[in-house]
Amino acid sequence: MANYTKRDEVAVIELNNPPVNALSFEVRSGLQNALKSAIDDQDVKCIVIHGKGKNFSAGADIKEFGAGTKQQKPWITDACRLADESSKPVVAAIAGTALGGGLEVALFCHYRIGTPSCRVGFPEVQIGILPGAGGTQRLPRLIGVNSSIDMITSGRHVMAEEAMKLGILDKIVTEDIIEEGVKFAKSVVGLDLAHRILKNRKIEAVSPKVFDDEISRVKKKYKGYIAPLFCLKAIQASVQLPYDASMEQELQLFQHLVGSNQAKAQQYAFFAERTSARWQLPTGANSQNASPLPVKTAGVIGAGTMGAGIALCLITSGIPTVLVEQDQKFLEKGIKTMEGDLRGSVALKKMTAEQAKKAMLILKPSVNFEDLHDVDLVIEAVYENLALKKEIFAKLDKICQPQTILCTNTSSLDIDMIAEATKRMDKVVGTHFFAPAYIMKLQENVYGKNTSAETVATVMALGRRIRKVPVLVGTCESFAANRMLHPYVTEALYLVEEGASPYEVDQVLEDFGMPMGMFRVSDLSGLDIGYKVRREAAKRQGIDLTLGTRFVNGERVCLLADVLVEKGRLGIKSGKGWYNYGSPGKKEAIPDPEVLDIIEEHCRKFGIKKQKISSQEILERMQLALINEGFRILEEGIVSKPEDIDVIWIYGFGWPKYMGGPMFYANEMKLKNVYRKICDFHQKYPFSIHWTPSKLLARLSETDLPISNWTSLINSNSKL
Ligand SMILES: CC/C=C\CC(=O)SCCNC(=O)CCNC(=O)[C@H](O)C(C)(C)COP(=O)(O)OP(=O)(O)OC[C@H]1O[C@@H](n2cnc3c(N)ncnc32)[C@H](O)[C@@H]1OP(=O)(O)O
Repeated sequence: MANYTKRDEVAVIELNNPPVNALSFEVRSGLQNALKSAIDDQDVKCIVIHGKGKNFSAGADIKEFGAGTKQQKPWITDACRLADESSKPVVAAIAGTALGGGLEVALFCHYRIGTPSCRVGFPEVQIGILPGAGGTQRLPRLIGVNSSIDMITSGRHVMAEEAMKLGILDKIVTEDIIEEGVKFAKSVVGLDLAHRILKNRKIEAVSPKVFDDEISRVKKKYKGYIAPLFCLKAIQASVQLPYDASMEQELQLFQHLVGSNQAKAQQYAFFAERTSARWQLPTGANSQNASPLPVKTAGVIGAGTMGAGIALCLITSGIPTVLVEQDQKFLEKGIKTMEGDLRGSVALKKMTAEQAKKAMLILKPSVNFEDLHDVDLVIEAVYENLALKKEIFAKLDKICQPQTILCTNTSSLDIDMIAEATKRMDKVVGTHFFAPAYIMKLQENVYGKNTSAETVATVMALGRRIRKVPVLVGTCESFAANRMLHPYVTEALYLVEEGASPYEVDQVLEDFGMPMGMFRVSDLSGLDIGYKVRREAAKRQGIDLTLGTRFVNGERVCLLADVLVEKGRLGIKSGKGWYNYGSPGKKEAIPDPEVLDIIEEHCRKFGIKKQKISSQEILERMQLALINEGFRILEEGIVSKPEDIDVIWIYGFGWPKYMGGPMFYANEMKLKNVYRKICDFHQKYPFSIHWTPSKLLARLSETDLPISNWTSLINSNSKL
């Protein structure tokens, strides 16, 4: 849909497809017809295109790419060719975002103006495709090859000011975009348009070495992703071929990508993130019927790595924050960490030095709990100790206003037990951040049995505001994210006992696309942490855990990591763990023959026969163990939809988006195959409880329905 109106001699075309004016078939046809009418109308002297509502356009309608649906003609290029050919100036008047096909429409216009808050970009790589409506051909003609490579392969959004500097915008105007568009269009009537038509512009000569270097850079930076490489090929075509031939080349590359498995997975991930934001509680309350409370100010307790990182997320999102530590020395250390992280962001051009300075100005460091008296929300981030957390919550309950929401950054403790220390159990909620909190995007929000819908709505809204991806989960041992890690880690250890080396396991996972193998991650976190957790849990159960323990409650255990800890190999912090790092704190992980000897010795001691384990078996056992746990989490209602699990793995543990997430991966494998393999492993490894097949998986595997149908099936059949 595109509305066509006239203001004096100016034709005003409004892209109208709320909420983001995606360029669906109807919008493309509407735009084509409106342009025809404007060009044919003798009274019209110039044309303005703008978007209804907050955005110019978020680009092509991504839903049209799905399920093999072919985009119906007219394509964006068909609709916009008329602008290229028009003797009347066409102006794109951009408010909000002009992304992907939206920016391509604007690049067919002779002029582009934008509001100070507008953003432009080609985010197609993030959904596994490339700008397929001339973007890779026209942008280099406008801003040069190097800047185009940066924008198109990163998919980043460019703010108005930068867009102006690059030459994408001709003018930054006030927020009254239609008025400004009309005024600007009138001002350019009669000017020569020849040099404004991008397809006619000469493209700078670029040496092939630029592209060779870029291919190496992109392969390293976006390891495993094919779309950025295709973007480079398309941009290279713009340099090497005449316009029409390179447009044809762009189309072919686009069509190859749009049908690829990676595009399917990345587009699934795009919608999964949005589906996951639509939360619901077992009471029926949900994101549609609950409203968040305003969070104008916040507090964080604990200036350690997590607390400092969380405080940084808040202040860089403009939320004045009180950071409380009990000890001045720890507080100062936390602030230094924050300042260092901000310097890093400035160096990486993620923010300006001015923005970093502004953020620190709204931080109030304090050693006095009373300073939390007036904040709207507090996030406690002290170390994992139930008694300590309860003490803090009891104190907060007395100090804070009755409406203040109290959040705990626990990764494992019972939310209800923490809430019991207060008289506001409805306002207590878990907000589990992932280390490093300033970088990792997942925010696992955990509701307790008394947490109100309003409280959930508030922390879900806060998550989006501080640029996290919030997911809502119920309370259970380790919550959803870390609970799924358990079988994954356990299976890795079993594989090592049975014959795979830690380095082979890590290689298989990294080849799959995980940013780091399981053993490198363990070294990074510190092997002593798991050691302590295991001993405390055993103590609670009255179990005497020693390096000789092989079974606990009938379940096989492998304490190889504990053997390393007792030899002083704690991971990166001690310079040695599963890998050798040379010295403490160094990051380069070098396989260590000493570790292989330790493993040999361990296996000899327990009479474990080692065998060759294939890469395929390593991958299947690790992925299927966590997938089975994912189905159990769904079955128990800890999460309400499979998308929640995929979002958790993508943003919490770096599961490659081009593989969609573990539930999507299972869907692609076909559930009947997943179920059969899990049953086989269960038979082969009866002492590993994580191989007991999920009942939900068993039931879903009989239906052969795709992932998009699982949620309604689960909801419609309470027996599942
Ligand atoms: C020949 C091919 C030519 C070109 C290729 C393309 O153009 S591909 C599309 C490239 N564009 C994008 O990837 C942009 C995707 N959208 C966004 O990044 C954000 O939605 C945006 C525009 C920054 C707005 O963000 P905001 O947080 O305000 O809203 P939200 O993301 O929740 O989106 C609101 C609803 O709109 C749906 N949606 C957004 N973009 C598209 C799209 N391009 N196609 C279809 N649907 C889109 C989104 O899913 C939300 O829907 P909902 O049902 O409410 O969850």
